Amino acid sequence: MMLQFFKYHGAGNDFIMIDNRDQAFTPTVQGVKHLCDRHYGIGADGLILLETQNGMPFMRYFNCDGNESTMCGNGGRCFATFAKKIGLANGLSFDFQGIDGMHSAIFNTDGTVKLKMIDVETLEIIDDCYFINTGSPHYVTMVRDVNGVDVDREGRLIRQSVNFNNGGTNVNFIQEVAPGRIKIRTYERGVEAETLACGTGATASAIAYSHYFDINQTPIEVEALGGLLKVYFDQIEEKYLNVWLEGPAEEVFEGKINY
Ligand SMILES: N[C@@H](CCC[C@H](N)C(=O)O)C(=O)O
Repeated sequence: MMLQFFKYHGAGNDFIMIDNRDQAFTPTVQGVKHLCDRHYGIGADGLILLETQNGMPFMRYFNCDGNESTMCGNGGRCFATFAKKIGLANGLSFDFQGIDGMHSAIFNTDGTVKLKMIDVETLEIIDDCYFINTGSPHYVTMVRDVNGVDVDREGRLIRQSVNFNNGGTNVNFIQEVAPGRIKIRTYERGVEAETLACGTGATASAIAYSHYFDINQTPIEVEALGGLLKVYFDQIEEKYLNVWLEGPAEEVFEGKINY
């Protein structure tokens, strides 16, 4: 079968996007892995299907290891941009369902997209590090020199060290570079390597940073290798509500591939 696909990126975190409202595409672990392969396929950190559930647009996310996973923040912003392209969204905003619940996206005039993320009501603190669920599970650790971290090696060690509620975890290394601004590097679960950015990771890291340094003013600016993300929230006691992730979400190319 010839499969029509679109390729997007959100701050360098890249995704294959497929309109699967007709259910013509049946994802398999091997199939998704092949499409995401950077040598034999299209190449991407993950694959996103646009489907319909209870009459609403539904985002299904797969990591490049072929497995279906939890929420992807950068992917969600790209999903909204794609929905606008194919006429499902008006020019201002778009609501859709993800695996973690409803999301709203706002299209900014400069082309960036702001995505509402789930509320964060619990922070798990493990020896000065944080374990936070922002739609996907994230371990966040503060370091003195984020550029000096061997993310693939150290990220994998942390990823494999504890079972993190049976689901495993993504791992983020962050460093404050100015008040309200952090630099981040992320080891992604399901990619099993460092990616250029991770939206749910940036969100978890901004919250961990704000909790650790007792900073209540947002946005927290998050410098990822692939671009700048901004995280907004209201802190009410130990809860983080009205959480938004903002940043670039761009189409790169489209094409057809034999599947
Ligand atoms: N890149 C994503 C996170 C995607 C999911 C992650 N790999 C996982 O399995 O938890 C993002 O932008 O949030």
